Amino acid sequence: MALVLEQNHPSGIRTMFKTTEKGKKKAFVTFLGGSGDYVKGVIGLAKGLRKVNSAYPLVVAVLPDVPLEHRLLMVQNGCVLKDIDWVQPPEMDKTKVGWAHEHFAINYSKLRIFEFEEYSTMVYFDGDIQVYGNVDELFELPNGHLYGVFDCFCEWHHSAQYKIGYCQQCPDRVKWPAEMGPPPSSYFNAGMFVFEPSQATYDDLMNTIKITPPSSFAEQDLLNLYFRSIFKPIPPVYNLLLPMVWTHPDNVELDKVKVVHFCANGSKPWRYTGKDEHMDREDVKMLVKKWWDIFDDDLFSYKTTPLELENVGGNRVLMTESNLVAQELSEKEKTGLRPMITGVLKVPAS
Ligand SMILES: O=c1ccn([C@@H]2O[C@H](COP(=O)(O)OP(=O)(O)O[C@H]3O[C@H](CO)[C@H](O)[C@H](O)[C@H]3O)[C@@H](O)[C@H]2O)c(=O)[nH]1
Ligand SMILES: O[C@H]1[C@H](O)[C@@H](O)[C@H](O)[C@@H](O)[C@H]1O
Ligand SMILES: [Mn+2]
Repeated sequence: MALVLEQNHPSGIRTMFKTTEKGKKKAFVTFLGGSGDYVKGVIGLAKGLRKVNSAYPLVVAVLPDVPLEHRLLMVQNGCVLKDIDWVQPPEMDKTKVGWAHEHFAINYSKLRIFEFEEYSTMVYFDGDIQVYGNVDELFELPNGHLYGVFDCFCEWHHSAQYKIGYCQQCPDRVKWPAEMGPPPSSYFNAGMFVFEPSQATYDDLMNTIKITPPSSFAEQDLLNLYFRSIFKPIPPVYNLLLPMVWTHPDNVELDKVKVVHFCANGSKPWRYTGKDEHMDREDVKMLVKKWWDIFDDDLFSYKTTPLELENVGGNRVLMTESNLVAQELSEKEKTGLRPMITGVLKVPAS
């Protein structure tokens, strides 16, 4: 197993080891890009998984523009970082379509997680997701499928579904008119899904991007199209889309929910002001407060020193004392020099 230190990468910490071996490990995985505040979501999620005693680590697929400070914070909270490069979004004619949200263009890079072949099964969570119950059972689902939760169309303002009031969450409310062709096929929300990483699948996804016209929901549309034949729905408790509490209250069992997805406008807990539409609801306030309780609780922070970054081929790769590394890095940052990890040790696993 090669230990590779790419010291010249602009982000400072770069891929520290590479492996081409197919593995048997299992892990949660999330995705982070930019220097903004989504890192708070990732740290909240890491703490949440620890709070519910999950047996599996949280891998974070990080884009090159994630700053060093954020990388250290994630490592200090027990995350396993894996560097990824951008996936170029397809050319979109914005005069005709346009992304549902501008930032959806970067979400094509999320597809890199399919390359993490050292894991046999992964559970993907957006950074704006929190777990309120243990979901380790998702790793035991039979192989050969991609699992996810049905999306809700009630706030897809751009769509044909929205215009006629059709939603797969309550297909009997408005029947799909025959003159509009076959009804839309089942569609999962790509903020959460269970999958089997595979380089071949990733390569094929990249080829599919080239021949598929881009659409509003970016890689979420692509994933739905690509996996339509092996997609299997799982119960909504594994990805409660926040708008569901007002669009389909009858389909929501708040006391049973294990995973909450803060995807509604104004609902990201770390940006929440309560002023946006629906945000003054008591159920929303309760879920946001629960997120903060987890985020603020030191008990769920990772305490191990030195920091364990990854288990690689029977060796543990460790950094020296987290404080030392942090101080040393910030000194180097001040001088404008790109920091290197000077304290990477390779020691036999105990
Ligand atoms: O600046 C950003 C923006 C996004 N993200 C990451 O990308 C994820 C997806 O972004 P949002 O959570 O804001 O997106 P939504 O939940 O509104 O969107 C849904 O549709 C998207 C279509 O691109 C994706 O499929 C996404 O996973 C799915 O939940 C974030 O959670 C976060 O993990 C960042 O790291 N930095
Ligand atoms: O806010 C989210 C989101 O942006 C998703 O991409 C969409 O599929 C959901 O229905 C919506 O609630
Ligand atoms: Mn999200």
